[in-house]
Amino acid sequence: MPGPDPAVAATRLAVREHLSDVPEGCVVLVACSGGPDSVALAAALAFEAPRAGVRGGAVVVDHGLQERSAEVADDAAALCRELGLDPVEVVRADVRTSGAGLEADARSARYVAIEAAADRAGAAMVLIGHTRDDQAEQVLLGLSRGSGARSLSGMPVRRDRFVRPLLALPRATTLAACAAYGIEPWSDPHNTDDSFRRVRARRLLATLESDLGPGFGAALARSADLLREDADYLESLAIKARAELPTGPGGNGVDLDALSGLPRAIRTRVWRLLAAEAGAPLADVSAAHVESLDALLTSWHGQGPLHVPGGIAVSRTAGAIVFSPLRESAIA
Ligand SMILES: Nc1ncnc2c1ncn2[C@@H]1O[C@H](COP(=O)(O)OP(=O)(O)OP(=O)(O)O)[C@@H](O)[C@H]1O
Repeated sequence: MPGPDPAVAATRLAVREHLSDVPEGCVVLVACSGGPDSVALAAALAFEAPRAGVRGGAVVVDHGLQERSAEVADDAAALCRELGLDPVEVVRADVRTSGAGLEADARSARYVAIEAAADRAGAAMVLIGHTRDDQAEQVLLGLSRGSGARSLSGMPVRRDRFVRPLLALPRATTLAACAAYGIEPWSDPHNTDDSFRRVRARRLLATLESDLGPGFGAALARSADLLREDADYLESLAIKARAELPTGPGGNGVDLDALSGLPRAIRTRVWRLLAAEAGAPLADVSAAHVESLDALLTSWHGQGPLHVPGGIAVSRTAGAIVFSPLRESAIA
């Protein structure tokens, strides 16, 4: 008997490798949009879950942003059930405008909805369908913003219970797997909407691949892996440096000279650690915030106190850098 189609086999192997980490009898969900990547992933999970002794289910998010979104979500859920996944839940995301852009707002709402569904199902793991092409696009977008190693390292294979088994596979593999199953996945109209930066990055990547060679996307994804190792190591050094920073004169804040003496690659990370300790939500502390904090050391001209997200003021005093709640410093 011939084995499965090579693309199907590749997606199944990718899922199998992660299911071996899941205790028997636990639930593993796939986050399925109905698009080719997550459909190929759903089919692979449906095949592998019983073999690994786990229960494969799905969660489909209806963002409510397109006219037919409820229908698209129901179709994706029906497909997941046909594949044999159980439980399958459709959840409505609560997309709130934050000023970060529609794509980012939809993503945040999606992850909140998926987390809640995963809690309800008692899921040990949630599979996400990002591929190597998504990773390459992410790196390209990071380059367009002038990002550092952490952002250029793209998406990790695993964070908490979220896992991206297809991250090393090209999108061509998921498309081929869907074709081999005889499934016609949903084609998101947003994926051809040029007003989204990601869509333009995807098109640019195709041009770069044709001009510089078909390995260009894979090379970007490889750079992301290398940069992640570097960023992880620098972060571990920054944690150590923070722990060793003495307090400023009179026990206030952190010692100015010790902080100034750190290499910049460590110092920028220490600034983020200090902001987090003071209660700033790290996701909201931008590179621009870190730059202006660092200027308290590198181009001091009496500026401040500076404000960082979370209602925190940062001041340079004689010999120290002090983080304090905004109201207190406004009174002071
Ligand atoms: N509406 C949704 N419901 C559930 N999961 C989703 C949804 N949208 C995206 N995801 C998850 O996030 C991953 C990446 O999202 P992205 O928007 O890049 O995918 P897509 O183009 O909509 O579809 P796909 O990645 O499935 O081809 C998806 O593979 C899927 O795992």
